[in-house]
Amino acid sequence: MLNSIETGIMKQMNEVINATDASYANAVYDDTQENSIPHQDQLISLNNNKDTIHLTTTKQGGIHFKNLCKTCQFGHENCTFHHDLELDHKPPTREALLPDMARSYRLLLGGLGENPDRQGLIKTPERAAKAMLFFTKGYDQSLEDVLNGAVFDEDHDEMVVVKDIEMFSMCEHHLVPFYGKVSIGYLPCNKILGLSKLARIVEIFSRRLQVQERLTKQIAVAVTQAVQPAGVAVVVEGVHMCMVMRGVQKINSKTVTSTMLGVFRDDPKTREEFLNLVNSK
Ligand SMILES: Nc1nc2c(ncn2[C@@H]2O[C@H](COP(=O)(O)OP(=O)(O)OP(=O)(O)O)[C@@H](O)[C@H]2O)c(=O)[nH]1
Repeated sequence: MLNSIETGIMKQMNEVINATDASYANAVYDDTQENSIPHQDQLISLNNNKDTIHLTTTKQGGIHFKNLCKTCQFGHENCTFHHDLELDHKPPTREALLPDMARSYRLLLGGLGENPDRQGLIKTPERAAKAMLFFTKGYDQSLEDVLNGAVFDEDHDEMVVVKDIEMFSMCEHHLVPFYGKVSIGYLPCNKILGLSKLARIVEIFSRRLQVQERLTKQIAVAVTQAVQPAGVAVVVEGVHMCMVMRGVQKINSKTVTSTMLGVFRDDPKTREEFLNLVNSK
């Protein structure tokens, strides 16, 4: 028999399981409701059909999922909420986000003093929303999907470098583009990666709201996850429109960031070999 706490949790769980993805973040994140679970701290496992679910009750009386990602409804990566529940991460489809985004762009046009109903602007909110969804399509991609199994066993332990991969991203501070090129090197450990997958990894992480430093590191970590090499090196050279078209307006400035992991960090010679290959014409 379930006790009253477990029954309460079971009820909330059913709401969560039955809710759409867009609403269930709210369903579980409300820990302020007075008629929620009684005040106590405890970890309870319930077997709800096929999913074993771990819940904690909080002192305030609500329930928490560990590390619930508040923005998972927007397709945030690494949502341990979904991971812990062993559910597929299913953000609303990109199309489902369009109406709200288009409405926001329409407001923005009005805020600029424009008439959103004039002929040239009628379709602009929808076009702009679609463009923004494209610029941020990386949120919908996972490393696993992109790799598509193209990891091959190979007795090769020499450096692999793919350089000058074009990159377009969006500055998370100003929502304007930054763009440039990415060079990736890794030292295989009996596994190699399909070459195009390196460029695809760049797409996953650049097609988001970003800062260049994080982008650089995320690419290096993803390559590590994909092939567990002896080391990974990533160099990104970027031009930030927030520094070019506005602000300090330094049109020739370039930002270079790097992440060195494993032997590329530990061994100066390996790092130098990589940098020489990247900088050669
Ligand atoms: N480290 C880092 N900074 C970035 C990146 N993209 C933009 N920025 C910086 O984010 C900072 C935001 O600074 P704020 O002072 O809050 O914003 P702001 O008034 O628009 O700054 P200015 O660009 O100096 O006019 C600026 O210095 C930008 O150059 C990035 O990828 N990495």
